[in-house]
Amino acid sequence: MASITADLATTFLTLTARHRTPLSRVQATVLPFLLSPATPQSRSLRFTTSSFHSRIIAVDFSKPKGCSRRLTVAASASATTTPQSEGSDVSTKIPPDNRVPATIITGFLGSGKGIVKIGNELSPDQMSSPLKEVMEDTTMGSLEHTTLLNHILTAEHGKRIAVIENEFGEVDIDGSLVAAKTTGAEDIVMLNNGCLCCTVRGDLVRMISELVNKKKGKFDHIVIETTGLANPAPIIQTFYAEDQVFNDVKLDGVVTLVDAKHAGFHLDEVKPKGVVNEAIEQIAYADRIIVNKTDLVGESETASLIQRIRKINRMANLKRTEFGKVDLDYVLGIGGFDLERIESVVSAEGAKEDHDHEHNHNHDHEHHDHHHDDHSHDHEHEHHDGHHSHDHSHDPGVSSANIWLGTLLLERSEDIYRMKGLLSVQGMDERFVFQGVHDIFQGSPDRMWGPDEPRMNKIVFIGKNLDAQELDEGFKSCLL
Ligand SMILES: Nc1nc2c(ncn2[C@@H]2O[C@H](COP(=O)(O)OP(=O)(O)OP(=O)(O)O)[C@@H](O)[C@H]2O)c(=O)[nH]1
Repeated sequence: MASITADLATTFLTLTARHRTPLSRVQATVLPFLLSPATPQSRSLRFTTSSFHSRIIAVDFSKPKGCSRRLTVAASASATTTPQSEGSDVSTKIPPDNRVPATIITGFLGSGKGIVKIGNELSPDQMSSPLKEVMEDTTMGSLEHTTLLNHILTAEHGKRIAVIENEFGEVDIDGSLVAAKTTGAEDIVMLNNGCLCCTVRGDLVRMISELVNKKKGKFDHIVIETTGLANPAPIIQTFYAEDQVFNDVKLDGVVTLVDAKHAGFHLDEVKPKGVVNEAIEQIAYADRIIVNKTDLVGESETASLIQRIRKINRMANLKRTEFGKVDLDYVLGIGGFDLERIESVVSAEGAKEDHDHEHNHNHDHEHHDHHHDDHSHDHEHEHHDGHHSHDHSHDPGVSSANIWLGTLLLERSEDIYRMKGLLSVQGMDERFVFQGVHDIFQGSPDRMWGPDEPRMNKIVFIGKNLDAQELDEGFKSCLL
């Protein structure tokens, strides 16, 4: 961990380095990177909160309001690099990333992630009872009535997919074998002696390393299906905290299925002190949300569920489905953790529901309601279109932005579930993009600002107990 800390400590600072920085140094970081010593809490991969007021805050920093105070916080950095002066030139680029992409599919129990039920390969007497039960529960053998994972495995997308499926012990694995055989998936591996987010994280690391070492070149994508009760955070963090994984595999995105019929009940559930509500967590971490099983509910029920989901996560794209039928592009290759695609997320267009279907008019309405709601009621969500140009002299300097972000994550990483941002850093010709998951931070310059492109600063936060105004003020305090 100590060596990671050193790397961490340099990440934002190395923006100013002119040489090409190795991938592992540029892209993996666990905050805090500036202030030491780190509190145990800030390093914790898990968190336990009783009062859950999850919400999104989108803060657009494009219009500084006369704030030019320079932060003079002394950084007792554990950094190994020499701190750079504000406004120095930067030419570092994100190195090409050839790691295998991995997608986490999550969603509460029974949301339709992936019991494998493909064709009639097994006769009922060959099935174990749990599998039989599920088969009986649906339309036997029908490819039409399937699940997201089956859909991914059987659709024509030309990708060779390795699947890691996490089920609790007693669940039958025959179904997976059927899927592997039927679909030609390179590998389906079961992790069935615990939950990925807690007891079998080590297994996940080993499994991924084994896949990569033994089967390199034989698959193009890894899909990880979590148990229905998994908290995605520790699984996400595995991709950054474990060198073995990080060097070969990049997290592509988190896809969350939401059961249109039962989700409301799970979202309402009040958990005992210190226990998280997994249904909320799964939505909060998502890059893509699939509201599944819409055949079981009416339009108004779906609409109000979507409104609710939007209060938890406005950043993710959202689609409604029956039996997990979505375009594969929607779930694979989405770049949810890809720095080069951050802009599409932080732009106002980033979080939207697919409108290309029959209920178009209603969706539009919901979306706008959501905006108004946020503005008029709780003032927690500040969202602007973010395309205003502004005076460059108000861009953050690299050191002050570093200090602000470092301090913010040091103090608030437990509450910041995800964040994505685009910064116009003083003296930097490239846009600086970053994303974070709790105390994991990943940032880098990407393409150059266009000659006529308005430079802007914009950060989207998802978390709990976040105050948009406080964040806004914090950021402005580090503007030059
Ligand atoms: N009516 C209906 N049933 C669905 C839909 N999608 C999935 N199902 C059924 O819902 C049941 C649960 O689906 P699963 O794929 O097992 O759900 P899961 O998310 O993997 O559940 P866990 O393994 O418990 O986490 C199965 O019987 C599916 O066939 C849908 O859109 N509509």
